[in-house]
Amino acid sequence: MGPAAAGRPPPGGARVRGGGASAEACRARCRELPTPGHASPVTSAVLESGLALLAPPAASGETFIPYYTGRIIDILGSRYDPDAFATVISLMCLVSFSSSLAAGCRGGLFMFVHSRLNLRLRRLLFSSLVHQDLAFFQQVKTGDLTSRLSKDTALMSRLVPANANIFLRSLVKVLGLYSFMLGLSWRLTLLTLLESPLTMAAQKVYDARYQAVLKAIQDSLAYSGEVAREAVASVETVRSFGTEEEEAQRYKAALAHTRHLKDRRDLERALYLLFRRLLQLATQVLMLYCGHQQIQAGLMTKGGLVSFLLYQGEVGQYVQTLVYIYGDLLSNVGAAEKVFEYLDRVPAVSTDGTRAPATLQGHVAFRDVSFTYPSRPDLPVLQGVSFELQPGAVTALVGLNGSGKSTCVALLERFFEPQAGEVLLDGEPLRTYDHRYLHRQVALVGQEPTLFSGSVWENITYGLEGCSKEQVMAAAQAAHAAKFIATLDQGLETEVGEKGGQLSVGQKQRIAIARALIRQPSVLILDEATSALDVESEAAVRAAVLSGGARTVLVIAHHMATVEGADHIVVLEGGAVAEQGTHAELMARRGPYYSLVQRQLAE
Ligand SMILES: Nc1ncnc2c1ncn2[C@@H]1O[C@H](COP(=O)(O)OP(=O)(O)OP(=O)(O)O)[C@@H](O)[C@H]1O
Repeated sequence: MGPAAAGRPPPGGARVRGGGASAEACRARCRELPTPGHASPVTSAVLESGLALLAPPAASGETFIPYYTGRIIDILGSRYDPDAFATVISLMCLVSFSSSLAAGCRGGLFMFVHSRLNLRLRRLLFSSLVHQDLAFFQQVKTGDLTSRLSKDTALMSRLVPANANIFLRSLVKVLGLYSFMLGLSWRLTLLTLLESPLTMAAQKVYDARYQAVLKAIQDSLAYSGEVAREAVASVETVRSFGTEEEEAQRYKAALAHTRHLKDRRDLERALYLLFRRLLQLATQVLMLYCGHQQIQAGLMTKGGLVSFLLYQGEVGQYVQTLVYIYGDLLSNVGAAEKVFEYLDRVPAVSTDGTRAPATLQGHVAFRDVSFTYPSRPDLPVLQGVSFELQPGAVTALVGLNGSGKSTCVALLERFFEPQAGEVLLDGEPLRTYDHRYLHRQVALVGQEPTLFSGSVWENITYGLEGCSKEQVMAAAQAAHAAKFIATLDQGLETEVGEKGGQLSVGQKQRIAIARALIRQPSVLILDEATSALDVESEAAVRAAVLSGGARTVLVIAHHMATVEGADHIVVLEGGAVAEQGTHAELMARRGPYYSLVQRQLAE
């Protein structure tokens, strides 16, 4: 029975990657909550229409306030009419109340839409990222990716609803304010229009500069994040080379660069705002002068001028806002572009195969495979490589450092696609197999096994559900890990720490081997997987794992004892197959393999 089929819950209750009671509580809460961002189209439509419907009443109500203010001044300035005064005050209160209510609801809805959009974007982006091919991760820095995932998605999700919200509100306001102003004095209204082109020109210049500096700040933040992450992740190397001070200086320099850019951004903003204020002031002075003349000529009341000035102050703000939204769109377009680029990126290695046969023999064939890494296209790593892995047999891949052994493994794991030739599994190209099926059938234990924070149990059953304790223990036994697991405080429940940092390298390797074995793969790849094991453990793992049975095994090892015992040996030299055969055949041939063995014996 396969692990997935076993329905027994694991002992010790639910397990958490990340460890600890708080992580457990967090996971429990996550299970209870609906998956973020799964708003139905109907819900989204209702939310968006709510935003659209609430914007006009909220904004248009506010446009009446200056009008009523002017009316009150006129009433107070002429013969006092208590009825007219009470009517105007009541109307003003009614309009204020309803517009505040609509504005409050609109603001609340906006926050709601914003947070949903943010979660949805992050979920989609992360999903797109984890499906990318390995070449992508080798070319793009981690800091860059995490910055896109946190800052840029936040920017984007703010951008869309915020702009829709502000744009609608500003548009309604501008139209409402201008119609009141035209009603009060068309001459003064024409005068106010002089201000807008100048403001727009200044805004255009400012926006272009702002966009450039914002992009530089984003890059600079991503870089400083990368510097910190790199130093923390490689703290052992930093410590052993005594380069703490250099790392601290590197981070300081990165922060200083960001601060310099932010200072520039703030200074330019201050200058721009100063220019705008001066322009507003000049227009207001002109307006007062012309208004005074209109009152003298009897074309306007005093209250009318006050209303007009209030309108003019407001309309300027809203025209600015409309222009600003355009600028904001432009300035955030860089962030959005990157997010969309990652969202739309189609992985170079496709995962849309469908083949998932009920039984698999585990016959692997490399047919004339040539390959270069995308990051170094000028350096051919494999050239016309052909060899086979027979079902149930152990094949050893040997060669000097850099001869291409791990690259063959990477191709068999479909981390990359060869530029020429094919890798076949049971006679069919690897790309035609279903992604999950393939990785269940072809299991890899790499040179530097990566564990996740969480318990030993979680690490062994990684990616599987419903494994029984017997299965986990059997895998641990075969990987010669059961003994040391039993000595841990909480056995299988023991937390291994971030990247398995609380375990020794040999222990990590054994857990990684157990993780591969529990899948009962048809093809097992061990790439220097036992390099850190002591003699006793290695012999035990070799006996359990390399005995093969029904399983095809590909092993890469510098230890000749492991290689000698293999059924077939393939020798790689400079990315090509130099020779292949059994240990005895190759030794008798006295070729490259013989030299390798002699060299090792001499060491
Ligand atoms: N991600 C990569 N990007 C670019 N070049 C790479 C990458 N990985 C490996 N190479 C290059 O490909 C060549 C073969 O490397 P590979 O790791 O396959 O050798 P190997 O035989 O497994 O070596 P070792 O015994 O040291 O593990 C080397 O020249 C190496 O520099």
